[in-house]
Amino acid sequence: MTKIADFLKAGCKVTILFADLHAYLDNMKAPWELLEKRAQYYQKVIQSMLRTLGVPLDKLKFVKGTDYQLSREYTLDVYKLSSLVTEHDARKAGAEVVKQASTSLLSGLLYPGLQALDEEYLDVDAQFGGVDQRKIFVYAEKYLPMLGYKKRIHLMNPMVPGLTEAGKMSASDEDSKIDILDSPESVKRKLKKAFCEPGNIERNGILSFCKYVLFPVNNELGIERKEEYGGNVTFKNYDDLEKAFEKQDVHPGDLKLSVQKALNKLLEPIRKDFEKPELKTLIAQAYPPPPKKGAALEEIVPSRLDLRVGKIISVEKHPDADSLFVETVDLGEEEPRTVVSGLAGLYPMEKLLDRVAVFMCNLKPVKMRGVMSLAMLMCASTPEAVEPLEPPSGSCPGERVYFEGHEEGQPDEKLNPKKKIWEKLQPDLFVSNSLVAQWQECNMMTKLGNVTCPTLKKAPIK
Ligand SMILES: N[C@@H](Cc1ccc(O)cc1)C(=O)O
Repeated sequence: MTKIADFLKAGCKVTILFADLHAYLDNMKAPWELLEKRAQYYQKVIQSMLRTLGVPLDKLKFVKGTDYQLSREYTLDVYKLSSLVTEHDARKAGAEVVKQASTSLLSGLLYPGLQALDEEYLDVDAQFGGVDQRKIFVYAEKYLPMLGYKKRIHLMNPMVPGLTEAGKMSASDEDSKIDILDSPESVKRKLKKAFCEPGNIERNGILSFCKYVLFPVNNELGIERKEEYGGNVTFKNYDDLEKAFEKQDVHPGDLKLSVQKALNKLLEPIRKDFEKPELKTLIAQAYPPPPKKGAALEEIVPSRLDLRVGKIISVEKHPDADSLFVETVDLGEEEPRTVVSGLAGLYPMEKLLDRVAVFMCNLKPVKMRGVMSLAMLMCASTPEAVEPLEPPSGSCPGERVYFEGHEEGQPDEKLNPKKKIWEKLQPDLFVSNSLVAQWQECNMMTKLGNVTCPTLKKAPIK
């Protein structure tokens, strides 16, 4: 914000983009329904911050990505770009910005291209962002000219480290950052807890905050010290403060206290603005409390299981256990997974090879006699016999397996072993009289039809 204030002070026209479509493309970080309210919220916060900094707002405008990114022209340019850019380049460009999972989503690969096109469609001369954006900026400079558009100037701000020892600010770690609307008490508490070792100027979120915010805004920072430690001082620039901190002339406790005071003073007028009833309503709408999320998480529904079709591409005997097989299973992922099953002596090894079966993929990996098992082969079993469940014919590795009537929910990333989700669901899993696998009489299925078991009617599934 202080840099944007500089631009406005210098007479630049500034456009702030609420990149709502991007927020969604980046692993659906923000739900669609809330994006509109969040954009409104941020607009109010930004205006309030800039007013606090005393800059003129007449050259400032706000635009939402989806206001123009869904137009015919823009869409066509996205397709044009996608026929110029390789997957490799797109992945590299987004590496620092877009969440990259082992199997990346197409949305994340589109992301940098859309950011490049924004420069053209917002009709700007320059784009400003954190240094984490640099690879996307380089990408934009390379590809916009290929579409016949001019390349833009890129301006970058350093990243301010977070307040915790981990170093990064993270939306999910409250203590890693101070929210613009945090109460004075919360500011105090977070600063008190913040990582700030005597004499250590590395990874020090508080010092960085002085450097990039407090000095640019106030041009000085006063520190209160007891007489015995040298008494009160006022630093006129950041470098002097840093040196004094490094020499331990300024102690973390004293630094924290003065930053707390300066910061709370800066935030006070913004907090005041947000006492207005209409802004309070806006906050409630943009950030609804999440109790439902917790409740939904605890719900024992079979959609929490990550069941998938897998193809067994190799089977061998476990080197150290007579009752175990070690399988390699293609689950439609980049790499096959190793799966250990207790089927030796119960089911012939040859019949497993090349077989398509159902695997549970989100149990905590377990080491079985020294071999890590990364999924579980789903079988029907009676005291006399065991049979792997059979997906409909024509099923391919990776295909989702779900229960009828429960197709909506998302599986947990990893089932928390302490919550015993699988243990609670398992007693309701049986093979029906018509040999269909079921949970509480809901059929287990894929898009091609029911998952079945060859012969074991009424057998439990595990
Ligand atoms: N990539 C930016 C967001 C952004 C999206 C689209 C743009 O055109 C510009 C910026 C970020 O990480 O926050």
